[in-house]
Amino acid sequence: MLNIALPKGRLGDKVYDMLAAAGYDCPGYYEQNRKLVFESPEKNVRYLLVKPSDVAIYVEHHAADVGIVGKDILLEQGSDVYELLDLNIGKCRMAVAAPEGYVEDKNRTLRVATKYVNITKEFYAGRNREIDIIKLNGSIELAPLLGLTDVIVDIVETGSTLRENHLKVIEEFRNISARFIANKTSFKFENAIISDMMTKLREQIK
Ligand SMILES: Nc1ncnc2c1ncn2[C@@H]1O[C@H](COP(=O)(O)OP(=O)(O)OP(=O)(O)O)[C@@H](O)[C@H]1O
Ligand SMILES: O=P(O)(O)OC[C@H]1O[C@H](OP(=O)(O)OP(=O)(O)O)[C@H](O)[C@@H]1O
Repeated sequence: MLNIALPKGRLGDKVYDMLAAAGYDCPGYYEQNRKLVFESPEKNVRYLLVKPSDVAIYVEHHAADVGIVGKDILLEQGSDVYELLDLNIGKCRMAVAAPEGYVEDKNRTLRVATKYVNITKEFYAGRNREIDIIKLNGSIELAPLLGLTDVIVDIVETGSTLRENHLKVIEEFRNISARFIANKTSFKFENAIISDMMTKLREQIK
């Protein structure tokens, strides 16, 4: 049976719908309450509902054979997995943002709030810009409003979170979308079923 790690939350249902349309539906998925494992013996798949930021960890450590995860997580964690498909869902951009009217003082160390410490370090290293990072786990937009940092590095989709908090995009530097990933050993030993899933999922990409 193939173990599939699905991200709980905003991506989860979209991803499940895509898998179901590809022929890998699982009875009971939509009746979920606190259940974290769903099996379809008929389709030979088992779904594991995990936190979005844990999907690649399950796959890399072979607790799941395949998974669906945002490119932001793969970049941040440097996951050692095969990235098989760009599913063209969960689309957003990684961006630097600051309060409206913010003007950067290039002589000072820039204070940056983010969930994405590694992505942020790499981005500013590429610019030779000295930074202090404050790692937060959510509501990143609050940090510059309270003077905790100068700017944030975060995901932007519609831009409404920024607008409603009087922030503006300074620079968008990376497109993000959901990826179908596989464990390297699984890809070798379960190649037929994973390749079949990949072909059927590819047909569902819009
Ligand atoms: N506003 C957004 N629009 C589109 N895609 C997004 C948006 N925010 C996040 N994503 C994508 O969806 C994935 C899951 O995001 P979600 O907000 O559900 O999880 P999270 O709350 O960041 O995760 P965790 O609870 O593990 O911290 C992200 O990794 C990213 O790829
Ligand atoms: O451009 P928008 O369409 O407004 O989307 C961007 C928002 O979505 C994500 O937040 P999420 O909902 O995951 O909340 P959190 O970061 O506070 O967990 C991201 O961190 C932004 O805050």
